[in-house]
Amino acid sequence: MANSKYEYVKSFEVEDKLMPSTWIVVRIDGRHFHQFSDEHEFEKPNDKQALELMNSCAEALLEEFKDVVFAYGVSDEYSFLFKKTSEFYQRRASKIVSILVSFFSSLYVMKWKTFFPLKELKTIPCFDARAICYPSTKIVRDYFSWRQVDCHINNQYNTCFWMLIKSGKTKREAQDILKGTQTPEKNEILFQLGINYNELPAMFRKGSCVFRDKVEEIVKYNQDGDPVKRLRTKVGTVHRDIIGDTFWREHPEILSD
Ligand SMILES: Nc1nc2c(ncn2[C@@H]2O[C@H](COP(=O)(O)OP(=O)(O)OP(=O)(O)O)[C@@H](O)[C@H]2O)c(=O)[nH]1
Ligand SMILES: [Mg+2]
Repeated sequence: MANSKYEYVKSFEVEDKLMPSTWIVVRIDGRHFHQFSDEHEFEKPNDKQALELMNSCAEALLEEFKDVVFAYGVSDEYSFLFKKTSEFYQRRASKIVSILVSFFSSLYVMKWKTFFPLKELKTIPCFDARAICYPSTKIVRDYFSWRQVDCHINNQYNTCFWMLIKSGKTKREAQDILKGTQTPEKNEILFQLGINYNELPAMFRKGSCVFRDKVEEIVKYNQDGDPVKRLRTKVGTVHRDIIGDTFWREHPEILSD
C-alpha cells in the first residue's frame, strides 16, 4: 500500500521488546477481587471452586500457548513462565501481556458456569498484567518461591482470621489477637480451634502449579487382554512445594534452555 501523508503517526509507537535470552514471567492479578469475591459469595478464606476455575483457565492457556512452560497460581493471581528462547510475538511486551490477560479473562467468563452452575456472574471479572524478564534459572526459582511464601503467609493469616470470626470474635478482636504473631503461634491458635494447619487442602496451603507432564495412557488391549500403553504429554495441575530443589529436579524440562 502506498504511504499516505498520515503514515508518520506510526513513528510515535515505541519499541517494547523484552530482553532476549531471558525468562519472561507474565503475572496477572484479579482487579478488585476483594469486592468480586464478596459479590459472588466466595467461601472464606478459600473458595475451592473459584481456585479450580483459575486453574482450569491456566491449563487452557498452556494448551493454547506452547511457549508457556509453567504457571503458578494463588488467590486471584497467576504467573506464566515463557521459555527462555521464546520468540512469541517477537517478544513485544504489550502484545504478550495483552494477549495473555485477555485470553485468561475470556476463559474465566466462559468457564464460570462449569464451576458455579448455580451462581450468576454478576459483575465483570477483570485482570491486570505485567511482564518481567529474569536472567537466570536461580532468579526464576526465587520468583516462584517468593509467590509460594506469600501464599503460605496469607493463607495462614486468613485461615486464623476467619476461624476466629467463626468462633465468635469480632474482626477487630481477631486482628488484635493475630497482631505480631509468628508461624508457630498461628499454628497454636488454629490447633486451639481444632484445626491442624497441615491437614488443610494442599491447594490452599501451597497454591497450584500447571505444566506439561508425561502421562501413561492405555491405547488398546492386545490379544492376551494386556494393556498397550504409551506416554503422552498432558497439561495438568499439582499442589506441591516449589521452594527447594525437589520439584525442579523432578521436572528438569521446565527450566531447560
Ligand atoms: N473469599 C475469598 N476471597 C478470595 C479468594 N481468593 C481471592 N480472594 C479475594 O481476592 C483478594 C485478592 O487480593 P488483592 O489482589 O490484593 O486484592 P484486590 O481486591 O483484587 O485488589 P487489586 O488487585 O489491587 O485490584 C483477597 O484479598 C480476597 O479478598 C477466595 O478463595 N475466597
Ligand atoms: Mg487482585
